[in-house]
Amino acid sequence: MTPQSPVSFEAPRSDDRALWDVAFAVYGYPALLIAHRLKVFSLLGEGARTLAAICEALNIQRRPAEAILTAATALGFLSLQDGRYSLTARSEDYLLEKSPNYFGFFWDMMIDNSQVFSYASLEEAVLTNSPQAYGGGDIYKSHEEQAELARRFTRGMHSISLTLATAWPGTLNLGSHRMMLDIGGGSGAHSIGAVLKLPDLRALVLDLEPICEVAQEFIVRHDLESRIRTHVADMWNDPFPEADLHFYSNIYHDWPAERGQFLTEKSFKSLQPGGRIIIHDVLYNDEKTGPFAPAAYSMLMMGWTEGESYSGTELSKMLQDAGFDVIQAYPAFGHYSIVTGVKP
Ligand SMILES: C[S@@+](CC[C@H](N)C(=O)[O-])C[C@H]1O[C@@H](n2cnc3c(N)ncnc32)[C@H](O)[C@@H]1O
Repeated sequence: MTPQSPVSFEAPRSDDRALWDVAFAVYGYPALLIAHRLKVFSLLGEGARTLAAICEALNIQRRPAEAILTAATALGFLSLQDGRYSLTARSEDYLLEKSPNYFGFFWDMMIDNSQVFSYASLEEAVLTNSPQAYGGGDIYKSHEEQAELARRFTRGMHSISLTLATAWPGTLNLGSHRMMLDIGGGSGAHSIGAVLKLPDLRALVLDLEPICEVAQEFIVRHDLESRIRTHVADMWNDPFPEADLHFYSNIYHDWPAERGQFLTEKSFKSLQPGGRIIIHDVLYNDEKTGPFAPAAYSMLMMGWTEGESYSGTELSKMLQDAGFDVIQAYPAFGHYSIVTGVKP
């Protein structure tokens, strides 16, 4: 027998929590989606409950109930005091359907399409560089053909966008603008937020036909028919109607950079001097070292579209190359920012 050199056995330079956290995220976050689907939050919206009362109401046993309730508590969505679980301010604001900031329709969209975030599907998307949602291809073509899919998607987007629209209209002085073109405007959530903040502004939600039908319902629900209209059009092929403020939310990250450049140039040509463009998105930092949210958004887009997250510098360069001036970036709500420029 030849003598073997001893196996080196040294402590690593950091502990292994970050490795565990990757695995734990796969389990921890679905606990919240399951709690949402089991209607834990609406149950606790009626009042604090003990574990036993929650088990009885949901018809599940102690072990699974405690696992999802503890995950929700650890992540700040529930609190536990004197043996009773109750909602935190965060879950009251975002997880009760009656709240204007209700996030639940977006979570529903994730759950209804949960195969898109399965390991197998994401691996396929990475290896083939092609989206997997709805069986592959352009999700927006599927929405044009299937009104119910369009409705669910648009409701999901509305669920996140109405809250976002409380912030960006106040980040810079937009008081001189009169007509906002909300390109790929979806439910019209951003138009609703903008006209409510800016009394002299009107808005036009430009989107595909089934989406405009849904947007119209939201506009009526907010009693804003006199200030917001819908405009059925294909943003790639149809001309843009007249406006002095072009707004794109969650659009650039849906597409490859050259499509973003195309839209930027199309806006530049369509706007008059003094006209403004605003791009509202989740942005990488300039070094593209993070933050985690836009990196995760790129993975989300891997499953759904041909797009990816961009940095403020990349979007600013698109604006600059198209001819825009006074280019600035501002933080907006939560993970979101805006990049804006003016046509000289
Ligand atoms: C991710 S959603 C963003 C919706 C909205 N801007 C928001 O932030 O809530 C993308 C939107 O782009 C629209 N869209 C996709 N392709 C389009 C096209 N060719 N012409 C017009 N709108 C389009 C979709 O229908 C959808 O409403």
